[in-house]
Amino acid sequence: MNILQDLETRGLINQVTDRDGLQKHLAENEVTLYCGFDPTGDSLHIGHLVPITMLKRFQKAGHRPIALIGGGTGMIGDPSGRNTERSLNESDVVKGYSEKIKQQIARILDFDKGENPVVARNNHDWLASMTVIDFLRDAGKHFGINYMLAKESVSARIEQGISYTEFSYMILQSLDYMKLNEEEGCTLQIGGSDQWGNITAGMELIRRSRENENDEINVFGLTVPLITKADGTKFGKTAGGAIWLDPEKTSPYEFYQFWLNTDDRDVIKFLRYFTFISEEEIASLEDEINAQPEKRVAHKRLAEEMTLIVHSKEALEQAQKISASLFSGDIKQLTASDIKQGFKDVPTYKAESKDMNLVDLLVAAKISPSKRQAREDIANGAIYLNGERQQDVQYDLQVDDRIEDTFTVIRRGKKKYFLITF
Ligand SMILES: N[C@@H](Cc1ccc(O)cc1)C(=O)O
Repeated sequence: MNILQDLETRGLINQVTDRDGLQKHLAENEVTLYCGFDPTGDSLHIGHLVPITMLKRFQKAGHRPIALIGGGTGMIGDPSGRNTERSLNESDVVKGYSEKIKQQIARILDFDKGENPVVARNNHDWLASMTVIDFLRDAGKHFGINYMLAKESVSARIEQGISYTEFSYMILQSLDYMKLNEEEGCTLQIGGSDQWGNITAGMELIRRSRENENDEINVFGLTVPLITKADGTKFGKTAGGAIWLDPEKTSPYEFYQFWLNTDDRDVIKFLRYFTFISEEEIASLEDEINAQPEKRVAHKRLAEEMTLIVHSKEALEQAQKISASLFSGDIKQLTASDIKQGFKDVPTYKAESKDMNLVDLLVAAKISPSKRQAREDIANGAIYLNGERQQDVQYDLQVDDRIEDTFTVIRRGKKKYFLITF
């Protein structure tokens, strides 16, 4: 199967320019393609995973991907898909963000490895040194105002307002495509669904600036779909905020749990969108969830693959260990670092002293509503300290001094956890 058919089967193509021409182009050449990522924050999030893994898919099919870090465009701000003007970041901030996101992409794509390696470029290298005279003469002349006004990213903002800065953004992205076309022979740009306007603007610039050449100019654009969820809520957002690729912002355990909790109606679709698992295997996972939905085989496989792609084998093992312990209630094997990850969203109470009476603690930490209820909970065997049931109503706390973090995990009933710190 050729790469475009594979992408179509997976539902990964939103729009493509000259589909048949591109199919032929890909069949006959080792194609250099690129996707740009603007450093608008200190981490990428899971919304960026489809374009990133898309570069990998093309690489696996023998093509040559470029991950472009928008160190220059990140200083300006893409209006695409946004209804308000962005605030500008200082250049050292953008530089710091660029480094971080470059490393995150490198983790997933292994720059410079293998026969047709993924390479990284940074558009700061050519955009920052361009003079305003060159910009207006060489690029600006090819952009009609009507053409620019008709772009969705601009027309959608006419009422709200848009600065000349953001209005000009499409010219910068077009210059990137032209630059990479000239220097690297890049003939395909891919991006999110909101990038169609910028991508086609770049194709237009390449054509116009080479109008006098006799050769046929073959450049293409392709966008991936916006990820939608069956329940209609926004993909990638949870009550706790976005799911980040940075393990300091979203721990591998949280990341793993996010995918594990995928809606049953979305899980097969997400396996196609995000993983490299073959269509045959996905079909058999689909059969398995139809036969034994309670086993959640497909969800587990999705969570596993994604944690491996974005983090590491070690991170996956830790996430699985924490998940299994919290599920069974037996947390004796967990280290301080495991507990930090696994109990981030659990209600936490700072105890006044290290030798509190259990009944007093349950009330103070609002685990039980009253002393009477607390005694009943203990006597009934509903209270577990660090995974062990405690049925003595007279019990005084004994603190677990694992590593430098001191804590006690209290479980009430089957799955309600509380973290006591001192
Ligand atoms: N404009 C893209 C990022 C990008 C930057 C430069 C490019 O040449 C291409 C893409 C975005 O906001 O997602």
